[in-house]
Amino acid sequence: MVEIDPFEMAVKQLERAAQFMDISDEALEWLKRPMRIVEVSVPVEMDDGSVKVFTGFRVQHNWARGPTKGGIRWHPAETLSTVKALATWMTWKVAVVDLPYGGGKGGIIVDPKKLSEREQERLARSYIRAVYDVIGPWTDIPAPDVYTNPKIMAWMMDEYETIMRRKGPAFGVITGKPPGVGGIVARMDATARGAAFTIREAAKALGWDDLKGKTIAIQGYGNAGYYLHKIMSEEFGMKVVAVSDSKGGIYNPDGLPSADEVLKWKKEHGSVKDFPGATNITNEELLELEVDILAPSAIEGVITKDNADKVKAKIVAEVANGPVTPEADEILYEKGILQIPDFLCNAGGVTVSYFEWVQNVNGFYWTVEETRKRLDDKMTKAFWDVFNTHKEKNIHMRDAAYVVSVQRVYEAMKHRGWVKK
Ligand SMILES: NC(=O)C1=CN([C@@H]2O[C@H](COP(=O)(O)OP(=O)(O)OC[C@H]3O[C@@H](n4cnc5c(N)ncnc54)[C@H](OP(=O)(O)O)[C@@H]3O)[C@@H](O)[C@H]2O)C=CC1
Ligand SMILES: O=C(O)CCC(=O)C(=O)O
Repeated sequence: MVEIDPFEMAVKQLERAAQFMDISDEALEWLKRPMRIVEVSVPVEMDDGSVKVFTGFRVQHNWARGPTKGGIRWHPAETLSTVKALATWMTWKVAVVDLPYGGGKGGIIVDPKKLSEREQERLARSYIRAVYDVIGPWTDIPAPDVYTNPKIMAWMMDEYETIMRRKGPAFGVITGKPPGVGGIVARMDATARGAAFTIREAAKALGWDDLKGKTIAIQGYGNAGYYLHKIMSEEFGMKVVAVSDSKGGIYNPDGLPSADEVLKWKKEHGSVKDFPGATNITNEELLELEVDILAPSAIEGVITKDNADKVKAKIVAEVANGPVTPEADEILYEKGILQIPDFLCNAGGVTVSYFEWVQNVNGFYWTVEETRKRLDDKMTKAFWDVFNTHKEKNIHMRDAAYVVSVQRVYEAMKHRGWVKK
């Protein structure tokens, strides 16, 4: 678990990174606050005829570089602070990969597992009726996030089109849609693929010849973790020795079988645990394995001051948002471990979302191969922008990522005349 309030942590990270760059106090003060915070009531007629009112948020942190962009989370423990922090982090994420966007995030306090599919559809449509006038293809472009998915994005896009009495071009109001209604196939594995490209570049930075036969442990077996297993083993020849989910993990020092076999087992048995030919391990043990690369790809706050010293990997690829606490950052840095910070490592998802939006607003669609090549170009450049800054300034990779991103946003604010110095 994160040790401090998420938005407080986002502000602290920014203040820390500001020491390493030339930024005015007035710009810094501005960047510490979201530019727009919207809180709405989201009424839903339940299947039994009663009406329940949920609380929804949409936060737009900064739009100096373009329309804001970021997912919509449906979570029972959602808070405004979390949405504000995630919107802020989105500003840095889209800037590090140099997308023409600002950062946004949305959320509804709800446990979607307790809603029927019809109630979920009414919730999605009601949320859009509440926020339609602050979103739009050139204003703020949501996407899926925790507990939302392409089906929900399609309902939201449809509701927006209906309200705006527009067709076609309104595809660009939301990304992560199913293929056939403006979505693109390459979004499914985009986060893992983007992370894979940064891992490949990090290996080069350490002077490794390639990734063949190198070992990796992956925490989390959802969208990010499963596809990371698949891509690293099938396309990069890595030995995936451990994976886990919320119930625990599995380990085989000779390498696990294919991602599809492990996924099949998980679907049939509810967890990766007890996979034949592997040893069961805990999530804590997975983080401490003797591996070349560790990829926390599940939840935040798993590497803390209590276990950072036990991490043996040479590269920590932060596929999840916020898996390493600030105190653990210091420890890993002192141990000489190369961290690929979260908003760089997992930026592949929003990058392919951007490609989806570009295709939607132009009405011209690319092949999967073209999309992946463009993703590779974006992620590779972003990695070296950050790595070179880390080397030149002799600072932590996270601070370097902040320097690259914040500088870009600051420049845009100056060009617009929003700040005078
Ligand atoms: N998907 C994307 O495009 C993006 C994802 N991210 C980040 O990546 C991370 C994972 O996202 P995603 O894969 O989409 O999420 P999913 O919901 O698809 O999967 C999450 C996985 O994490 C596991 N998990 C949950 N709690 C724990 C725990 N306490 N210990 C170990 N594993 C746990 C879940 O286990 P179980 O299967 O048992 O439920 C599941 O396998 C998140 O931090 C997310 O914010 C960031 C950018 C984009
Ligand atoms: O795909 C998107 O636009 C949003 C992704 C997102 O919310 C994230 O990267 O955290």
